[in-house]
Amino acid sequence: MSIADSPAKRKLQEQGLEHVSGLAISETAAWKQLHQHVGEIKKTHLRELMKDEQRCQSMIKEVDGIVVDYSRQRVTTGTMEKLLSLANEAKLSEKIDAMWSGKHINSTEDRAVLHCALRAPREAEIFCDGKNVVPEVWSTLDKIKEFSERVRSGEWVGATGKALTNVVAIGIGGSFLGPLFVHNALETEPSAEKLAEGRSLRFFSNVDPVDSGIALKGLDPETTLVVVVSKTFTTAETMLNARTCRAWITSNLGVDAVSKHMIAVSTNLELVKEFGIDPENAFPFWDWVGGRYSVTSAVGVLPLALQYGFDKVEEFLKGTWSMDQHFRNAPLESNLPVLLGLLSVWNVTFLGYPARAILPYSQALQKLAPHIQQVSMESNGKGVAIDGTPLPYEAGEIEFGEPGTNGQHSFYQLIHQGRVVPCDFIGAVRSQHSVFMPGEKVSNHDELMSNFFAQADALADGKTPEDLKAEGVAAPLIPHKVFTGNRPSLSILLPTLDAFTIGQLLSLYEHRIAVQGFIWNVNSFDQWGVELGKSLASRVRTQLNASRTRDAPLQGFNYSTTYLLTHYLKGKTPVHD
Ligand SMILES: O=P(O)(O)OC[C@H]1O[C@H](O)[C@H](O)[C@@H](O)[C@@H]1O
Repeated sequence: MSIADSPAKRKLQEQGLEHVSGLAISETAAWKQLHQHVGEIKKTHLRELMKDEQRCQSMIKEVDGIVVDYSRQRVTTGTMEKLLSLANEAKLSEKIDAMWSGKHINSTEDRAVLHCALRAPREAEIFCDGKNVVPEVWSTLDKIKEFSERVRSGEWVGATGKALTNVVAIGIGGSFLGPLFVHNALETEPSAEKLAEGRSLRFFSNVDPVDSGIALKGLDPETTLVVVVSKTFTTAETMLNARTCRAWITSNLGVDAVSKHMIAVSTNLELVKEFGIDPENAFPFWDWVGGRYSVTSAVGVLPLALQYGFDKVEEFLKGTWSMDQHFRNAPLESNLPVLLGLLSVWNVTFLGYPARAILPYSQALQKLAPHIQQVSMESNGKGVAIDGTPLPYEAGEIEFGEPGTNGQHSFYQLIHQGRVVPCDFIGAVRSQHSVFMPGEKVSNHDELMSNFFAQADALADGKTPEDLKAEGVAAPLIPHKVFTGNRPSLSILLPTLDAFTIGQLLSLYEHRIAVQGFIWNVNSFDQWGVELGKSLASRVRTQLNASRTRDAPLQGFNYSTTYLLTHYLKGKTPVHD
């Protein structure tokens, strides 16, 4: 079949979205100019670029209290102009409009991409297939508010009449990482901490039996509410974990206890019912919400509202919406997600830096990197354009990270003297917890932030052999102590870390990643790459069952897998192990 006839392309044409398919972005003048421009940039050093104060001033933006400084990127004002021309050639504004207007831009799944509607105020109107979806969003939010208040007040009790103070949220991937990130970030925020007093929220994601041990350790089923979170309600790991928890509840409290102790979040309410969860206690979301973009749906809102109360979670939603509005309305040249997305494309595709380190100088943001890792790598880790043609350039970014200062004592060596890894430094002006001890030079937060400021300059400026010589460093050691510098980074400074700013930060990253995908011309909203492993695991599962129960010989595997499976099967006693 020719590309022109492909079903994905036809879907795009039906939607009036021809411009997102088949656009040979790498053939455009803007793309070629950027390639040529790489040579000019290679002649510059950040040490010099940072001396140009006008340049730096033009690269520091403040939006709604958040300061973003991209002056330490390997760009000139000319580079930024060229990147904005690329955005125009890629029809970025039209693609953003298409997303907001509910067009089925996820063409391979024939779905709209409307996670922004999840945080829209009640009176907003956002349409999908001719219907305003905001009322149904709010009907679920109202249901969550009412339910979470009943649980938190002790009006809703478990099967033995005890209040449910512990919540275990079962889910994996998008049904886990976002809620975990937000929970971690709120856990130490003083007002949220107070609201969560006497309550606990745990996550149970991995199908590893060790994780069930950790998730349920020390919990009393009489006071525990289990939330099964799964968009599809078919994910093998989640469903086995849900059955494990159901068995834990029924063996302790009887079969009837399930309706009091298990609730669900899903787009598949039929399967929720089949599982035995009362449909009254199921909280819907919709196929226009991608899993990794679902933290602002019931996926995140329900467990977080149980822990912190709905009003606190609403502040988080308002934060996301405020950045959504900026993304929707600000001109491209001052639009933070757009600028950051373009800079990532510049780093990955033009400068050839495939990775990005996410380095929050905030322990509360310890799960930001794992969450963004999924949002980014599942969204943009693609090998073909949206119309199915192979990409003639590298797309997608390898994301990793740890909170500073811990990362400094771990992998920063490579970042300073080994490979070039563009870094996102994230810090807050005010800490969630201030500690200042008399006699110390600075507060503990100032100590932390001294590193936030210093690291960016160390990467940009480096240290020359001349500097070292002047310091009297012995000649043989000089090459080992040189820092080449010229390593790009980005500084994001939040006013503080609370529910609202956590929302802003999340939305900033979500849209930045979408912008990257729009420029690279990939479908950032499907994830076919996770399917093959799943189906092969299912073959292995069938084989393991047959071998253990009927001693069936291994069949249909290559030499290596047969060897490994034989070794595995020999190593333990049948079935129950
Ligand atoms: O929410 P679920 O349907 O259980 O899906 C959980 C996860 O599974 C898949 O493997 C996808 O790659 C993820 O995007 C998704 O979030």
